[in-house]
Amino acid sequence: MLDIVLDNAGFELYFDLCLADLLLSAKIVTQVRFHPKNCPWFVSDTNPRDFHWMIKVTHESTDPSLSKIGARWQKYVDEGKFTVETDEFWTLSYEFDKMKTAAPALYSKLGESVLVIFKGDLNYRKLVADINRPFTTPFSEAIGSFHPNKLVSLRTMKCDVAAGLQPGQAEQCAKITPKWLITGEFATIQFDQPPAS
Ligand SMILES: O=P(O)(O)OC[C@@]1(O)O[C@H](CO)[C@@H](O)[C@@H]1O
Repeated sequence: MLDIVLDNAGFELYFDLCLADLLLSAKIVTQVRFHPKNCPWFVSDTNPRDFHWMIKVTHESTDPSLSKIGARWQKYVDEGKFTVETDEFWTLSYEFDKMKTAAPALYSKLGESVLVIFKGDLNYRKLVADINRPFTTPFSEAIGSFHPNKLVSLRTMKCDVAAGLQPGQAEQCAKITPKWLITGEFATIQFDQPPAS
């Protein structure tokens, strides 16, 4: 099982489904559990209705290739290979460091899979608690005590927090464009695993 904590609906969600499809088809995972939000937190967030709508319109597309993909995704839903679960925690005002106490069932659930993928800038901000630390703060330190499982954050930089950069990287980016933190021209892929006990 793989967990994907979703960000935006629309085109981004389409590619999240493509990624999940690829990992299932390549037999890297046998099930993907998607975590949309109960309601849009920042306007464009995926909610369960968007998820099912995306599969439906892809399936009903007049383009035969798209329709074939949509049919496969619907089959994955019917077979329980794609599942959707919501939790009110995702739209509460907590950073993820608080999940262990505020939503213990969700925290343990995220520990059941092989990996948790966190999509997007908003999830990144909740991972690092929106605190403006030095950009070279290790990612594993910035996420505090939030270590439910191996996790990966995929983020296009849209706000002025960052962690886990190499010394000099921020300065290098600033030379390219002074607003490097917020323009979305830069992106990070960051990994963490729970400390060995
Ligand atoms: O790719 P986008 O949609 O521009 O930004 C991604 C996102 O997570 O970042 C913002 C929070 O910083 C949210 O508005 C948005 O959903």
